[in-house]
Amino acid sequence: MAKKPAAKHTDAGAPCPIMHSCGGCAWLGLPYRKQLARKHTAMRELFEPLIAQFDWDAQVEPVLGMGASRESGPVTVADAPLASPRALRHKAATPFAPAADGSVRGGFFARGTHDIVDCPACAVEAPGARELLNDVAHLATELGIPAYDEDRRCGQLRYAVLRCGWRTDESMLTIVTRSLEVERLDELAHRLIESHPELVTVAQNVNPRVTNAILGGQTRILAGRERMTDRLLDCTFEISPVSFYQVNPQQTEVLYQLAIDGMDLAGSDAVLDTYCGSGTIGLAAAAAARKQGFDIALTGVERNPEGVRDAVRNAELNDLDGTSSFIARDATEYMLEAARRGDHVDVLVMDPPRAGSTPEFLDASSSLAPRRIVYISCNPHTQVRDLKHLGRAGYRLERLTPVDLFPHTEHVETVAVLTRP
Ligand SMILES: C[S@@+](CC[C@H](N)C(=O)[O-])C[C@H]1O[C@@H](n2cnc3c(N)ncnc32)[C@H](O)[C@@H]1O
Repeated sequence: MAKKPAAKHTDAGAPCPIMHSCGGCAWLGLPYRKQLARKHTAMRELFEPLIAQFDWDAQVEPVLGMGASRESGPVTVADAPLASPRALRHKAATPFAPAADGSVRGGFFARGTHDIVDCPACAVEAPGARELLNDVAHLATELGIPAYDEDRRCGQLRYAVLRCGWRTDESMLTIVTRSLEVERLDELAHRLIESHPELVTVAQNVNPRVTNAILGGQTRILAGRERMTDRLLDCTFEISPVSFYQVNPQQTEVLYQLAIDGMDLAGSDAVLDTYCGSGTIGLAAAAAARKQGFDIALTGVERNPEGVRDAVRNAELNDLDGTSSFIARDATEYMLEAARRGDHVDVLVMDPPRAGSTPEFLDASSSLAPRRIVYISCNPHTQVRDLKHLGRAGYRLERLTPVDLFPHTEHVETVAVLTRP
């Protein structure tokens, strides 16, 4: 497939010079209040027929948007600031491609294509993130490390993914290459750490497949530590290069606090945190319970073994290892076994990927009969489908709160709290 010439136009007058060519922030030109109102309408249209079908008392609450500053809490449409949120994405990524002169180009894929649009700076990413990613391209060019050529399937550098701490100044870079052995890659990693002291980890991930997925299956540390550290809701979390960690940490605290409130925990509750990533939601809940003077018994289930290793480490870091355990397992398989064993679960937390959960998981959940189910979702369409399943099993929706984790896009995160009658 021949490559089209790279998009060159700038968007004069738009709030970002590459807004239309990049397409990452399609709503950037829309005042923030209007964004929140539009999301609320979309969520009402989606959830209200379900609420009516089961005659639930719940309402679709206003979308919790980003405050004007980090320290001001979430806002709803009535009090949304006029200034639209910036510097909110703490995960930034760039694809690489070879330029005509052999140098390495980075930036964004133009909307709907694999053409690279240059990006000198990005206002929605954490300060300095884009500059660092651009530096990877410059240094790779200087060291003669070739970018991956999608058409010819040769070259090495495919992507770089940067994660920046929110309550720490640490950041972690993962460089994705086509193969494991890449000449001068170690030198690139060490040079980056020297020139960017905030970088505590530079990792290599190897993705030899012809695919749109960024990450492959093999990861190793090139320079620095195994994990970076961040803090959320007074907990310390260590995150390794390929574990899941939410991209907008300011709103993650809002999201997690809603989830914790929805759990309505009591002493010695058995809490099962499924699709738990690095254990962040369950551990934040366990820490909140301890602050109130009691412990919960936490079990976390996650498919990614790196995530589970992080979760075990995070339990130790927060002095919660005595009351928690984490299992590397497919969530549905785990739930089916738990239902066969007749495990006791008071509160079930589920935070599946965009595809949502499975009918088998949901059937097993209702046979475990937790008092409460807190369902966090980044895809309300699959959440509606799954809530219908739980509604047929007799669960009632108590609260449905959308949270704006992704300003300037149509995406919404939602927290649903269900109770057993
Ligand atoms: C949306 S993330 C949530 C992670 C975590 N709750 C958090 O807030 O950071 C979904 C997680 O589910 C995991 N996952 C995806 N499919 C899974 C499955 N079938 N079984 C268990 N975990 C799965 C992913 O690896 C990812 O860590």
